[in-house]
Order: sequence, then C-alpha cells, then structure tokens
Amino acid sequence: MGLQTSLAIRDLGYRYGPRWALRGVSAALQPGITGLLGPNGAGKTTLMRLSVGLLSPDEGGVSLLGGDPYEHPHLRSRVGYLPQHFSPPSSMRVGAYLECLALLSGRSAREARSGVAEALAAVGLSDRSRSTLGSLSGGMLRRVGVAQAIAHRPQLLIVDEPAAGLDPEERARLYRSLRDAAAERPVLVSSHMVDEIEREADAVWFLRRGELVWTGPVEEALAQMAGRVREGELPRGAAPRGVVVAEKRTAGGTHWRVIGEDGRLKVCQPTLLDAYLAHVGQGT
Ligand SMILES: Nc1ncnc2c1ncn2[C@@H]1O[C@H](COP(=O)(O)OP(=O)(O)OP(=O)(O)O)[C@@H](O)[C@H]1O
Repeated sequence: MGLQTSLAIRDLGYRYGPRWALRGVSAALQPGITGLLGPNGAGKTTLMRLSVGLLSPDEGGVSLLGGDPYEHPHLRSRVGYLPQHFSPPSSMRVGAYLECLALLSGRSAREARSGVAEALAAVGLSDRSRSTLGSLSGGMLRRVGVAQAIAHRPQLLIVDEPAAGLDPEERARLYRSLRDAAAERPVLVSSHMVDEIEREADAVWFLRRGELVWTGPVEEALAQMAGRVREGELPRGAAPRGVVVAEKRTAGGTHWRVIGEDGRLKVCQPTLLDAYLAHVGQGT
C-alpha cells in the first residue's frame, strides 16, 4: 500500500445476510481511468459503496486517501462519487443544486461557485446552470451527476455506470469529461460496455461472483491474449474447439471467433472482450 495510493483495498469481504457479495478482494487504484467490469450481480456497486465508506466491510479493509472511509466519514468530502441511481430533486436549478452539494462537502461559498462553474464547463452544461433538473434529458442528468462528483475538486473519482442508458454521442461526451477529470485524479468507473472500457480506460479490474479475478493495464490484458484468439468460417454443423466469443451465420456455414487452439481458424487481434471472457467466462 504505497503512500501515493488513493484507494487500496485489502482482503475485502461483504455479505448481505448470509450471502457473501464480495470475498477476498485486494487491489490498489492507479492513476488514470480504471474500468471495473463484471456481469450483473458480480459486486461492482457493493465494491464502490465500500470504497467510499457507505458500507462497512465484514472482512478486510479499505484505505481511502490514507484512512478508513467508514470510520472517518470526512474523507468522503475529498472523493467524488456518482451512484448508480442518481436522482436529484427535479424542481431545483442545476447550478443551485451543485453549489449546495459543494458547500455541504466543506467548500467556501467562493470555492463552491467557481468549482461548479468549472464542473459545468467540463461536462458541457454551462448554459444549463439555471435550468431545473427536471427539465434535463437523461444524458444531461448523468453529466450533472459527473459535475456533482467533481465540483468540489476531489482527489479521487468513483462513478458507478455513468453512461447507462445514454446514446453513443452522449456516452462519448461523458467519457470525454471523465478523461479530463482523470488528468487530475484517479478515476474508477464501472460499466457493462467492455469495448468502451477498452477505448477509454488505462487499466481494468475484472470482477466475477464477488472475486476480483484480474487487475492490470488494458494493454497487458490484451497482450496476454496474443495468439490465443482465432476467427474464421466453418461449414454448417462443424463446431469450433475453444471458448466461443462470437458466432455469425454466413451463406456457407458459420463465422466463429473463439479463444482456443483450433487450427482450422486464423489467429486474430485480441480485444478486451476476449480477455474479459477468458477471465470472467460467459454467462456467469
Ligand atoms: N441490498 C441488498 N440486499 C441483499 N442482497 C443484495 C443487496 N444489494 C446487492 N445484493 C446482492 O449482492 C450481489 C452484488 O450486487 P451488486 O449490486 O454489488 O452487483 P453489481 O455488479 O453492481 O450488479 P449490476 O451490474 O447488476 O449493477 C448480488 O448478488 C446482489 O443480488
């Protein structure tokens, strides 16, 4: 656990009633954007809520900016957090709402005003400061969510599925603001969109049934798959050997993409989805 690590988790375990949602999870957040990937129910939201001190671990511990965020809730004011379900009061105006939150996290009135102006500019919503929250589109609301997470100039940003339900243009815009935010502090972002994380993130954490099965740079995840992914067409009825990543019917048979050694198929360039499936598996 280096001094520079903004978030370090060690042997973390958490259970809802008798069921463990997370077990034996250890990792340290690195600078840049880290994508937290895992199927529904893998434990992503639970891990994020533990990381910001909204839940108390049943096993292990979290070090957030050098302290335990559950025991020392003031640490949360130095972190930006966008929860999965973000529903601000619809009758409030955007700017007033954001300033309120920045004040609550301990900023002076002046800092709050300037932080909000900067955050709105960062997410491309400067002209919406006086709009009511209820009048915004879903995409704009998610961007307000990112703005509320960065307006108090946090040292770390944790965002839970920030782009869920957004169209491709809005998703790209949202990731642009996360990328800008990541220039100044580490960002942990959960998502189901593996291709997006491949494009936007520097590192990945793969979570499977409450266990962190792989962590590391995106490039390393891809390099480990080199030579292991094959593609090509086989006649109808012929099954490929290996883990199927994708299949598509063609006029002559089926075009397969597999992780495996099947010599009838040609080695191809791996993607993060191949690495994700190799570590997390399909249908888990
Ligand atoms: N409040 C709760 N009470 C009981 N079980 C819960 C609760 N919240 C989550 N769980 C369970 O804990 C496990 C992890 O849930 P979590 O929401 O952290 O997963 P997730 O990876 O964020 O899922 P998704 O991608 O669907 O948002 C799941 O099995 C879920 O059913």
